[in-house]
Amino acid sequence: MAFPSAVDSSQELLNAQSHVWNLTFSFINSMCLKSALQLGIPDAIHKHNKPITLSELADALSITKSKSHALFRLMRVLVHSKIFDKVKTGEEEEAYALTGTSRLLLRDEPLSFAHFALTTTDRVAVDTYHCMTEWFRDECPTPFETKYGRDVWEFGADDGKWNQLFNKGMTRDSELVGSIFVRECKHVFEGLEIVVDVAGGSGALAKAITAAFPGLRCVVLDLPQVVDGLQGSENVSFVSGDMFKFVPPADAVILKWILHDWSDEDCLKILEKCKEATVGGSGKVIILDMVVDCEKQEHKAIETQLFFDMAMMVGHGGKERTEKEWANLFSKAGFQNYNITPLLGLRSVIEVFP
Ligand SMILES: C[S@@+](CC[C@H](N)C(=O)[O-])C[C@H]1O[C@@H](n2cnc3c(N)ncnc32)[C@H](O)[C@@H]1O
Ligand SMILES: O=c1cc(-c2ccc(O)cc2)oc2c(O)c(O)ccc12
Repeated sequence: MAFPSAVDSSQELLNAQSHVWNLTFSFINSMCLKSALQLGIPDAIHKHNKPITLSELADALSITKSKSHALFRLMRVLVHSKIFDKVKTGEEEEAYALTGTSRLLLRDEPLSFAHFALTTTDRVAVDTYHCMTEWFRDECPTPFETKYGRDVWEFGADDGKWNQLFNKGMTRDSELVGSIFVRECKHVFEGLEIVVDVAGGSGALAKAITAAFPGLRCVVLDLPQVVDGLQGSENVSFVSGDMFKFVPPADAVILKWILHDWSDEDCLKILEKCKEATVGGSGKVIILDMVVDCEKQEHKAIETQLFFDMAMMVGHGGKERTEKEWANLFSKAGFQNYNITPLLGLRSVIEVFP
């Protein structure tokens, strides 16, 4: 049998085959992670207070006895992907321990990442990636619409379970980012009395900001299915509405994980409303989003950015932007200046000035 000309040795053929196998199976990593979270494995290990053996883990999870061996195989993949550690106990028996990654996946920890991971691996989202090819050939704006016939926000208004899951994932992310934002970026809030968190979800970021700066008031604007029925406080109030139509007046407007959900055209409309809201256009806009840089960053970070960019394309018709793309957007929206402060990993705080 003749090999393709690009593959000229058995070793190269094996490497290429292994690479293709791993790529085609890489969804297994995310499905194993999802199953671990749904079974409650990180919490069970944490609750055990010391490394846990396979049989102790099987008991703690109340799984069907005959499936203990399957649990061993699931744990083997998760250890390989460094979600858990395998350690030797005194009796030569092996046991599983948490790693830095799985500590981030404990459900009830204040900065848990578990809900976010459950959102991104949920069937509602995963099924939309299956529609990419169909979408390339149809006239729908996003694969999400190819799959469900409406956009993700309309879908959320109809499907309470997805709406709750998505909002919970976002809330947990905002708690994590919010705690770092208020600690590392105090200068951003200097001189501000009232800020609007546009499309601010259930108010987690607003709560972090007002707790750190008690003199500040924060208005959270979001869709009715997100904010209706939420209880405000002395410093945080909720407004239900459409950011394309009206943004309440403020000294500054915050957009966390909003603009990456939208096309340049829609971003310009949102930025225009934000500009009008900031005391007649003299206040600033504070954006928390990624600044893509595929040249300076390392391979793993680039992969994260590319995955997020795909998620934005598939779920929303949005995109992750380079500094040049951000600068273009700000200039088109009539802003004069901007300042980027790296915040957490790949995300930055971008202050945009009129
Ligand atoms: C990706 S989430 C980010 C939520 C929040 N900023 C955070 O980072 O946790 C996007 C938010 O935009 C809201 N949203 C979408 N379209 C909107 C609109 N037209 N007006 C106001 N909010 C909107 C959604 O309900 C959702 O809460
Ligand atoms: O990580 C995500 C994923 C989504 C997403 C992907 C695919 C879908 O069909 C729906 C939603 O949306 C996100 C999002 O809006 C965001 O601001 C951050 C992260 C993600």
